[in-house]
Amino acid sequence: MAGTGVFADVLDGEVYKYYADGEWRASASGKTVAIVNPTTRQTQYRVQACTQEEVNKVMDAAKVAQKAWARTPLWKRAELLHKAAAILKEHKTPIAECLVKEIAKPAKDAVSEVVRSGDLVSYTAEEGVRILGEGKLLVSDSFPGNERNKYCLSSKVPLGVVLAIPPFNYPVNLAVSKIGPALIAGNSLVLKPPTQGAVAALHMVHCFHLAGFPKGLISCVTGKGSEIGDFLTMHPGVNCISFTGGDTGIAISKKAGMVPLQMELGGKDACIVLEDADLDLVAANIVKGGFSYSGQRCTAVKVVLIMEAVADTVVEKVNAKLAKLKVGPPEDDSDITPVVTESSANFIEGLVMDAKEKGATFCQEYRREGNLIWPLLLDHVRPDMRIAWEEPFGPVLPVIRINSVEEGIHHCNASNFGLQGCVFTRDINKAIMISDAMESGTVQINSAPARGPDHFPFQGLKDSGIGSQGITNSINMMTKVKSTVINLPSPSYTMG
Ligand SMILES: NC(=O)C1=CN([C@@H]2O[C@H](COP(=O)(O)OP(=O)(O)OC[C@H]3O[C@@H](n4cnc5c(N)ncnc54)[C@H](OP(=O)(O)O)[C@@H]3O)[C@@H](O)[C@H]2O)C=CC1
Ligand SMILES: O=C(O)[C@H](O)COP(=O)(O)O
Repeated sequence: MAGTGVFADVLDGEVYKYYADGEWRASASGKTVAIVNPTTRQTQYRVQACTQEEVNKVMDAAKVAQKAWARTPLWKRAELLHKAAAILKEHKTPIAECLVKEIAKPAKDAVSEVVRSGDLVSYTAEEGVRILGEGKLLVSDSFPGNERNKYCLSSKVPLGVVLAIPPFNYPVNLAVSKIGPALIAGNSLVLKPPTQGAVAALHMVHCFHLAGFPKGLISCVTGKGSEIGDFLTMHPGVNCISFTGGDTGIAISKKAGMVPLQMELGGKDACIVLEDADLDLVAANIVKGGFSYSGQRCTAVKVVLIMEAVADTVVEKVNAKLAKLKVGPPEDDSDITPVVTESSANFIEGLVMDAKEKGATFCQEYRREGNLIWPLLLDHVRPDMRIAWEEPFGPVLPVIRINSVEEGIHHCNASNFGLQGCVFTRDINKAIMISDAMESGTVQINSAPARGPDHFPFQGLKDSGIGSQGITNSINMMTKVKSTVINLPSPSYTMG
């Protein structure tokens, strides 16, 4: 159970502590932040509202710990990460319980998130050993005007203190996707978890604590992003920011200092369906892609652009599948569960009402109880409707009928987002050409968008992000190249 057994140290009465200098602590602020259960809409947990002074101390400790960690052999760093991964997987049940209560993640998916996170950490340890163990040797005579009298040795060195800010929808997995790469590369790590999801994240951090990482190397400060976010992201002690979330990331990019940024932001992932597609496959992927975790995935299918000739058939198949989805609480492992907050539900409802006023066809009756919104397919959506462009982050999916592939590509590329997209066709040549034409970080052929497997590159264009994630890319991003040049008194050539 959450907050008990090995996790008892994390809890202080009814409030979860924050983690600094290798210890669980109560904030001197005396203030707490409530985490509201999306299903019951009652306060489920409370976390500390950390002060600026506490953030300063965490940054100081992170700086000191990083210096020693950077000198810790790579294999030892990897060993500790493997240990943390095993502990995380061992304690998947209480951590998953937090995900169910804090973010209404369906019970089975909550367990999968924790297991996937353990696997991600282990893979990161292995990948780090491989890629950080290699450097480059350059010789000078490849550049005009030079003889071979300079040898340049370059390798990757850590950046320093990495600030990690994940979103509510994967508070564990999108935290470790930043923590793992930062640590294996020799950085220290300060985590600011999302408020909804903070308790799951604190439990995950405790698994790193139990693994025996040095004091101060990992810290976790809690509090509302709107209150301590700016102080953290603009803190002079931060050497790199890895953020996943919404438009907040755009604001952070404008305020942050001269530090490397990794930003994974929103998306409006388009699903383009051609006449020759396998329509059963299309319907299955629209339902899985658009409605799993109630559409609260940045990689969810967020607009279907379908050729008119096959639209009726696909809409009918999708509706038949939607009718079978289980709607209800996450504890029952329902397919559709309450969305994360009331304001999120209100926002989704606003998009639905706008589409209604402008004449979209409702394939199901719109139904909402509290934060629970029943799955809804909106057909005959037109570009003048907000839902054609905005990301609902909920179980509501617009269908736009198109008469040419170009029309679909045009709609996709007119979006300010460019995270992922997908195309369904049996013609691989057409699929490749459409993929090349779509302005998005990844295009899936004959499957719904997805970030995983976690070692694949994952990136967004335009307002969807800066840089690229995925295990290898994140390790590289959290390092910089350091060169040492050996200057010989006279040119030297091998073999004669
Ligand atoms: N591309 C991707 O990989 C993903 C993108 N997303 C996008 O994220 C959005 C939904 O996630 P959500 O969590 O609501 O996103 P938000 O941008 O609201 O929050 C993300 C994180 O930022 C924190 N935060 C809030 N304000 C600040 C601030 N001023 N400075 C620093 N940090 C701050 C939040 O903390 P707090 O909770 O305390 O406010 C949270 O930890 C959607 O737009 C979705 O598309 C989501 C997942 C993945
Ligand atoms: O946060 C998100 O929504 C993701 O990064 C998507 O991950 P997924 O494709 O594995 O669900």
